[in-house]
Amino acid sequence: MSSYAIETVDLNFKFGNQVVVKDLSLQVPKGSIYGFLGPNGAGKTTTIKILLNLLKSPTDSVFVFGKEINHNRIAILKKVGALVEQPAIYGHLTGKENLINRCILLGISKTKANEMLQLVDLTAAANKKTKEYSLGMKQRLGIALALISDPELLLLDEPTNGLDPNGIIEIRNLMVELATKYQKTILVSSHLLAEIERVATHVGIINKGSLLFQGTISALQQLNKPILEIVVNDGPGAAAFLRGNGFEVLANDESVVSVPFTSPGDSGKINTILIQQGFIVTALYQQKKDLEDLFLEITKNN
Ligand SMILES: Nc1ncnc2c1ncn2[C@@H]1O[C@H](COP(=O)(O)OP(=O)(O)OP(=O)(O)O)[C@@H](O)[C@H]1O
Repeated sequence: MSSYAIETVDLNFKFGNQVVVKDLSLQVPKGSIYGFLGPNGAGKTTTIKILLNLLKSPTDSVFVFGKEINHNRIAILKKVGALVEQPAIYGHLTGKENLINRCILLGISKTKANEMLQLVDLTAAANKKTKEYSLGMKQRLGIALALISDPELLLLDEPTNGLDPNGIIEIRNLMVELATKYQKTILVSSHLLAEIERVATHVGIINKGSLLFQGTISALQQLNKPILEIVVNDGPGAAAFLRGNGFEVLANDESVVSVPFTSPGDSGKINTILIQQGFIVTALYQQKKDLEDLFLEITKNN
């Protein structure tokens, strides 16, 4: 049995001549909240549509729960719930009626509707017409609709898009509850790392159809090493001196030298030897980019 809920092996996809997904090998572990990140137009929605077989993978390179999708569409889709683009909601019906409709369509007991309303915290608004729902309420109803058949895997395409901070927090909390209490695997796409970095266990970063990073959130944080910035009267001279003494220098300009930060002791040592050599050091400070900056850097360099 595969330990991945989703695995793609060198997946490629084109719209006409435009390559939209390029040699993409996603590995989404079972039980994870996998943040599928990338700027607008990176290929996230296209990939999600391929995972749902709404777009057909040109080769047999997409596996969901170990089964290849082109040949096992129905069996796979029974285990998958999705919210892609706008949720399909009837505005003239209430939230509850929308859910009951879906129950009837899927041949599921109507009691599921109340259960889902409770899960996404819409019980109080159950009998309100959905055209009066806020965007956040609509998104939560969309997730309830996706969850009604009790899928093992949930694919959410930018579910926090356009939501206010409260709405974002509600969706985040819901994702954590679904993963921890109900053992769902969730793939959630976003163009903002900050929106999901607190809840995602794993991250895949895509740009122009290619995967630039994949791993745990802590592996991503590991990439984000702190830097010591030294403000000095002669940046190029100090950089050359430090290199000559075996220190790694990451960058320098006329007045600032950047080296990897290792420990406060090492920072003191650098300060001492620079001063002993006659440099005037006016400041030393530790810099750490936040993860969003790292994400932007990873996607910018592609
Ligand atoms: N039906 C289509 N026909 C032709 N090109 C398309 C189609 N759908 C998407 N594209 C193109 O494919 C590329 C990837 O789009 P996609 O929607 O997958 O990106 P995305 O990462 O989901 O971005 P966004 O966050 O803006 O939705 C874009 O250049 C887009 O213009």
